[in-house]
Amino acid sequence: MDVEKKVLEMLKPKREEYELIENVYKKIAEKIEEKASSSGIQVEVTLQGSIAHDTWLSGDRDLDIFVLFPLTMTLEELRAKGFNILLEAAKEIGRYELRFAEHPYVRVFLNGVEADLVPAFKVPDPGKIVSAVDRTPFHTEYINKTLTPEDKDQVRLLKKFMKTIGVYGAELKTKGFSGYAVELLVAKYKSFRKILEEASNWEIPIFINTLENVDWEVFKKKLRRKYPDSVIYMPDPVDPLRNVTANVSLKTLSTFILGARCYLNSPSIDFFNAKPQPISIDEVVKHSTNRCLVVLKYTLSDPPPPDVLWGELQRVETNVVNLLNNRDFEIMDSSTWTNEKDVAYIILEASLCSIPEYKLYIGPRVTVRERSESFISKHSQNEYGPWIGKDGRLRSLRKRRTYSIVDALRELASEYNSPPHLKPITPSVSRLHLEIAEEIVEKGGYAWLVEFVLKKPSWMAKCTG
Ligand SMILES: Nc1ccn([C@@H]2O[C@H](COP(=O)(O)OP(=O)(O)OP(=O)(O)O)[C@@H](O)[C@H]2O)c(=O)n1
Ligand SMILES: [Mg+2]
Repeated sequence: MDVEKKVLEMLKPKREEYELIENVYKKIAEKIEEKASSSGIQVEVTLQGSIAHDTWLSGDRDLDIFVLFPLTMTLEELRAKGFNILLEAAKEIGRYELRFAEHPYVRVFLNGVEADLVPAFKVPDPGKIVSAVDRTPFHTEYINKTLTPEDKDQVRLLKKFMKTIGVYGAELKTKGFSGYAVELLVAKYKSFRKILEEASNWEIPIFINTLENVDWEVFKKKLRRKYPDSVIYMPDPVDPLRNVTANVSLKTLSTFILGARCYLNSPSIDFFNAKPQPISIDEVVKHSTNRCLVVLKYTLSDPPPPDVLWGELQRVETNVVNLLNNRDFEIMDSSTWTNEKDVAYIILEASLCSIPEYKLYIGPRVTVRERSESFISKHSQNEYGPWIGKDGRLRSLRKRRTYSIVDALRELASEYNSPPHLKPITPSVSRLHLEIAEEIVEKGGYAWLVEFVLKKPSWMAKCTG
């Protein structure tokens, strides 16, 4: 408990931070209102997300500003005219970027604060939403009526814990828990401790009832039908058929479950404080001697939005692993990382970087007449055989076209099925070596590389003692 008290002191935003945020918000809101009224459109500027819920962490400087437009506009008008108002405001506020997820928005920077300006519709109830962002004001209303100030501190603890073990964030990069998912867990179980106790006993898939007055067994079936691949189900109280944790992956959920058990066994500040593992890049590379670590590097010229990019990379990673498996390389682990700007990497670990030059084919017994004849003719051009083994089966040895994994990857490059944004560029392929490791570090991928090579997240040390 002491640990949590201490941590909470660090996590609660200071008064100056509240003031800074408040000031920035006011300036931005005024500018947007000015631009809207001069184009004759009635808008409501609202603060949403963790700032509005008061569940943000000290040091975070992200404002979610949702600008609500009347339903008399069409979605096209919202995304053109509405968006344009925000853009015009942003231009007069400071540095800005155009962003989009499934919906366009503007990110603007002012006094060290980052604010997302999101155009949305003002809808009377969550059943009438036009796009997903219209749901957000209802989340804010729900959280503020449900969580007490003490609950909100528990949210901060859980968010920070999840960030440290790498399971916070619903984006494809993490496939973890969104801020709203954390808030709903606290709404249900009240304390950080209780949530970890629950999680340490979760089975997969796990269903968490966040609803009142439903026949839960029936409802579970509905959720499962709508989200057949989810590993954790938590209906959104403002829109019950939506699974808030739909994007949580099996790896992320497993990490959370084990992390919860480890923390309960030996609570420590290390679970709230992501420390880079103390290892030099030279040593990391030394760990790769006598192992087969291979890096594929993509140079990006015009990267798409992060979620699109990560999705594409993860798909390529899966394809690459499958293609290598089909070629008899045993892939023990693989991972993807990108700085979302100019470079992306896929790293693989195979049990062997070179497989035998000759592949053994085992055929039928000679008594199975037709199949043995076809085996003989199919393998007649092989370097060795056919011969008959002690088991009475036909055998043959054929020379492989490639037996080094690097050659195989170069040869297969055209078959990775690289999606649009990676397509024009074939990756460069090499075994992990100092220069490429240094480059990955320089691009910001140190933690990713170290974890992949050492194969043990830093918090795991607390589990094994
Ligand atoms: N996968 C997501 C992402 C966002 N939202 C909505 O968008 C708001 C803001 O999203 P975001 O900034 O990602 O989360 P926060 O709750 O603000 O948490 P954080 O402290 O990490 O910013 C959330 O409250 C939620 O209503 C959502 O419903 N589902
Ligand atoms: Mg936010």
